[in-house]
Amino acid sequence: MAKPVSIEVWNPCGKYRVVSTKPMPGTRWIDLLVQQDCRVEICTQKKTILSVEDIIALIGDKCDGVIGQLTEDWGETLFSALSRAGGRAFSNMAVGYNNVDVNAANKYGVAVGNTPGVLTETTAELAASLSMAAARRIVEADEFMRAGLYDGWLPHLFVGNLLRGQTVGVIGAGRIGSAYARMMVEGFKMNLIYYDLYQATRLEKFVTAYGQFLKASGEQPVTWKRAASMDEVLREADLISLHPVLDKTTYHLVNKERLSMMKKEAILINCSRGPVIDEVALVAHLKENPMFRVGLDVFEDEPYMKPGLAEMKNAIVVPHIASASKWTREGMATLAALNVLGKIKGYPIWHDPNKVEPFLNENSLPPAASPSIVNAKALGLPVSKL
Ligand SMILES: NC(=O)c1ccc[n+]([C@@H]2O[C@H](COP(=O)([O-])OP(=O)(O)OC[C@H]3O[C@@H](n4cnc5c(N)ncnc54)[C@H](O)[C@@H]3O)[C@@H](O)[C@H]2O)c1
Ligand SMILES: O=C(O)[C@H](O)CO
Repeated sequence: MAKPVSIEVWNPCGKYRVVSTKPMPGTRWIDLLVQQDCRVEICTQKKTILSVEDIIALIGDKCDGVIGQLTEDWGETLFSALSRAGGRAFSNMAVGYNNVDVNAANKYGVAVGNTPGVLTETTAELAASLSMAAARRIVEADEFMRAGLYDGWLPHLFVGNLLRGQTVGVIGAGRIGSAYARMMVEGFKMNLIYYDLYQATRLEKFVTAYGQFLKASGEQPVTWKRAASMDEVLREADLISLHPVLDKTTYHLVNKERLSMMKKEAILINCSRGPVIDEVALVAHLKENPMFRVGLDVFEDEPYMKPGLAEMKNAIVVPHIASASKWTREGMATLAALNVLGKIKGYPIWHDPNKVEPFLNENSLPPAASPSIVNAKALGLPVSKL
């Protein structure tokens, strides 16, 4: 039997009951729900990851929609509980939804929302930060200073990698992968090689135009290549960043064999999902190749690290903070709330989840639509003509 969970209530007399499994940044998301006659209940339990039982207790007997988190296991049990409580709307406060069993949601007629776009640049900036920190060994050097070990400039002290003119490899050149690629190409004049199931036409056009601009300015132009296989990227790139979705095709995409294809002094960045890398194989590879470096925002058994990773000087590890800028997190909360609200109110689905700016403008009312529902087609939900 689950213990009762502590909650904070807004607009107790609201007609629709919307539950958020966590307090979320900002207040706009609460205001928007309250203005549309929602009673908002926010779980304030001091427990980072809620169990399925905790969430069932939160859903209770009557619940119109839930805003949940990527740490929660949204499968058959939760969707049937939500459906029994009359709910037809759920949104992750995240763009990734590998924690959600969409087939189970379909079975119970529950719309599943996510939060694309608002976190693209913020996440790409963290990947770029990890790239630079790994290339120039910033964390190791910081620890060295704080330990009082610095006793004067030395020619060999913390020598790292120059990025300019090197090749950046991107696996998964969707929204975030493309934004990251642009940052590295434009900021460091790196050449690009990418692998994706689809052609990244806009990215290719950008690199071509930037290359022409550099050439016209008398500088070495940058180049791009769409690789026929992921292995080609791993062999050729000096810096590789992973940005695919996590699904059956990307689980352990980077394994022992693929790590061995990479250059000995390559840098590997992961801001996608932990299981995209076989972390045990990675620890072994880091041990055998001290000049190989990684920057990780995500981990295979989050929140835990595989044994040995924390001791590796050639690994930079941060706690899943890639989307953690104030504007982005407030925007994610807004999109998640509007996904749920839209379904409750019977609004259509926004026509383009890559263009969610109208929902984020604090000076105007958001469109009467759900910004991004991933199973809209499966549920036959109408699309906005706006
Ligand atoms: N660390 C974080 O805090 C953080 C923040 C945001 C997103 N993410 C993760 O990043 C992922 C990508 O987000 P996005 O908005 O760029 O999504 P997106 O859908 O725009 O991009 C994902 C890309 O991966 C490609 N892809 C799918 N399977 C592939 C495969 N087998 N090989 C190569 N490419 C493949 C897709 O074609 C697509 O272009 C999310 O699903 C999420 O898991 C993590
Ligand atoms: O998928 C996501 O959105 C992230 O992991 C958290 O921002």
